Amino acid sequence: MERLEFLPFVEKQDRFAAGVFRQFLIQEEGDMVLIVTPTEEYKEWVYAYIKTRLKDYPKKVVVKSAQQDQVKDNINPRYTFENFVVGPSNQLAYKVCLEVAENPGRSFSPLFLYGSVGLGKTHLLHAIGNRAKTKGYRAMYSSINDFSEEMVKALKEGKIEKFREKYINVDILLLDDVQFLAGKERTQMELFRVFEKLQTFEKQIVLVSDRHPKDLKDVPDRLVSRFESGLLLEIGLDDETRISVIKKKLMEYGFSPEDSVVSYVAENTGYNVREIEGFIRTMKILGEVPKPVRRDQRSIETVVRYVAKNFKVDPELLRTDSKDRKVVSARQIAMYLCKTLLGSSYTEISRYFGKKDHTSALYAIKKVEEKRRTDRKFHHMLKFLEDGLRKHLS
Ligand SMILES: Nc1ncnc2c1ncn2[C@@H]1O[C@H](COP(=O)(O)OP(=O)(O)OP(=O)(O)O)[C@@H](O)[C@H]1O
Repeated sequence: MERLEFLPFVEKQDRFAAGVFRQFLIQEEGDMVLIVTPTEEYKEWVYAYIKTRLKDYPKKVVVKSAQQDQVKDNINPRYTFENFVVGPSNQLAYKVCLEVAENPGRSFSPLFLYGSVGLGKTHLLHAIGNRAKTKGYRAMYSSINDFSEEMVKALKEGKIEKFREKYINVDILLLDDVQFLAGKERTQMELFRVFEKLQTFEKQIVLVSDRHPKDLKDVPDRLVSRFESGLLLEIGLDDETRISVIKKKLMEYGFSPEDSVVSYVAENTGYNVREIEGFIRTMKILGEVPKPVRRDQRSIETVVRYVAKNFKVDPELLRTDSKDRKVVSARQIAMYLCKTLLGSSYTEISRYFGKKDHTSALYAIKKVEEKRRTDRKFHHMLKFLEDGLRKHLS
């Protein structure tokens, strides 16, 4: 009804113009009219028209173009629920993500997914976004590093309000790599704000991290407790799912998933889908089944002996529970190099070093990865060991 107030006014003086205005979304509230045009060009035209021909109109007219309002949602159409392989270790996460995409903000907000590298966490985030968009929800994906960079830029340009608005103006916020919040105080503050707003409006938040919220470093308790306030789910990769993933990826790359090829890939890769994909891609590029990576007991021993020698510790100590600082460092680095140079699986590495399950190797390798990212001296030391070891292993 209200819409007619503006249009009849235009109609009275210019029927042609009224016909054009009818194509736009017109909202009247109190003494204000909002007109949303499909393009910037139309917006310019409306502005000019109002200035020249509607000077006498008694209400304030605000004109926006839908183009101007369009924000990049960063959702990758490649990652969907349809092409996600489901098995015992990820089916709960899969089901919950599907529910969240269909009914955001209802049952599981915030949803916090965590798990090791390359297990499909990012894939599920995008899948939520893609599905939610088909249902008409506004979803947005961002990694913490991008969120942080964008915030710094907005602060510099005096556009922080616009930045906040963008992240609050969604039905589903999908945030990746939450572990990178460590020590970023301003980013933590802004995220806290966004978080509180979205929670107040009962919007959906999905967070992904390589570790449990309690294991996040340098993140204040008030954020950690928010992260823990909804549903926490760990995502893994069990043997059965891993084999299904290998079969699916082989088919995607045009290989037939024969048992011999599947076990060839299984033997030469670890529990990381990105690594599995990389291995199959290499097979495709080479046009043949490549030579297995040398990863027998002997090569693990070579790595251990080499690292122990450099640290001037007895190699046997690396396979014990010794808590000596030097031994612990050498052990963690040897585990890391078994992973990166030999491609050994976490289970294999843990087993060799006499640990109960794969999480010991996982934890050690994560620690080295993190230190390598932040400590240049440490990075150079690893590089030196890698170069030396490559010669020994070839
Ligand atoms: N269950 C799965 N089914 C199909 N593809 C998968 C599955 N899990 C992972 N992938 C694929 O493996 C690759 C790595 O997955 P993704 O980036 O989602 O891992 P991640 O858990 O987010 O790891 P990171 O912490 O390193 O970012 C992607 O190409 C993804 O599509």
